[in-house]
Amino acid sequence: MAEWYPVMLNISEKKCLVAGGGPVAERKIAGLLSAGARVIVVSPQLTPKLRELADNGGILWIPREAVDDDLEGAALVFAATGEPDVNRRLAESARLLGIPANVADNGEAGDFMVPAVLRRGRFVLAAGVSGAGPALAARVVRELSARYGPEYSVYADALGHIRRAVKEHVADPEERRLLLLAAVEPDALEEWRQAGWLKSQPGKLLERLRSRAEAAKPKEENH
Ligand SMILES: C[C@@]1(CC(=O)O)c2cc3[nH]c(cc4nc(cc5[nH]c(cc(n2)[C@H]1CCC(=O)O)[C@@](C)(CC(=O)O)[C@@H]5CCC(=O)O)C(CC(=O)O)=C4CCC(=O)O)c(CCC(=O)O)c3CC(=O)O
Ligand SMILES: NC(=O)C1=CN([C@@H]2O[C@H](COP(=O)(O)OP(=O)(O)OC[C@H]3O[C@@H](n4cnc5c(N)ncnc54)[C@H](O)[C@@H]3O)[C@@H](O)[C@H]2O)C=CC1
Repeated sequence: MAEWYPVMLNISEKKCLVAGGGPVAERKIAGLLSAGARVIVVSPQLTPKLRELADNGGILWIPREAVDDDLEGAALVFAATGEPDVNRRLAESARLLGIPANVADNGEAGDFMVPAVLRRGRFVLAAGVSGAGPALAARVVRELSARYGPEYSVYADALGHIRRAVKEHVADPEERRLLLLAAVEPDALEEWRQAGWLKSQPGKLLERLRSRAEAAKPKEENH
């Protein structure tokens, strides 16, 4: 059995082809749109929500059955029709073209599986069970959504800024590492969230980080 390798893909503005327009395609498309993909759906029918998206120009709908030519120029393919044979054929054709394909009715037959996802801006949590039972991944992510709330989006933005400042002002990689480890402690993240001075005072920021890194150092043992 395959072991699956997790990655975060940049699909912004890239063409993603979805074959099928049912509830499963609808869920995959929601994730694709969150990541800024250009979604093309080929399907004789659409769910009402997908129909609305097509009417608003959020996705491009080609109202017919999927054919191999639809694959041209796609970065990713989602074979999510209700017809297993069609899904398999599309995935095989995609493989010949070097395009990674997801097979909705038979995950193992595809090149990638879609995990359950919690998105908080730049902070993204994904859980997968390699096809063993996606309900488990969905449940775990539901639980984590209470633990990692919308504040994590703010934390991630602040950390991005802090990391740029540290890279700019601290030459030693080991010191950079210690400062950035100290920067992600829960109370530190809360400090950055409330620090109106964060972007305007790099000197103060480095001072606070050094003091936090110092406090985090393991105490010398007494013999
Ligand atoms: C292999 C995979 C291929 C792929 O799509 O990438 C696949 C395949 C199949 N799913 C099926 C069923 C269900 N899928 C869900 C839900 C999700 N399924 C997702 C991913 C994946 N599903 C990939 C594996 C990922 C992994 O294992 O980690 C999630 C995580 C992501 C997403 O789809 O966006 C999303 C949760 C989103 C969320 O809520 O957070 C539920 C729960 C529900 O409906 O409430 C059920 C009913 C319960 C059950 O059956 O377990 C069936 C059987 C259909 C049948 O009965 O015939 C197949 C086909 C088969 O297994 O053969
Ligand atoms: N991966 C997952 O998370 C899950 C996968 N599934 C499987 O995914 C598949 C799709 O599920 P649903 O959306 O619920 O099915 P559905 O039957 O509601 O929708 C199928 C869609 O495919 C379209 N379609 C049919 N033949 C087509 C063709 N030749 N070309 C293009 N489009 C075509 C239909 O018009 C319809 O829009 C099923 O095979 C199901 O077993 C089901 C549940 C979860």
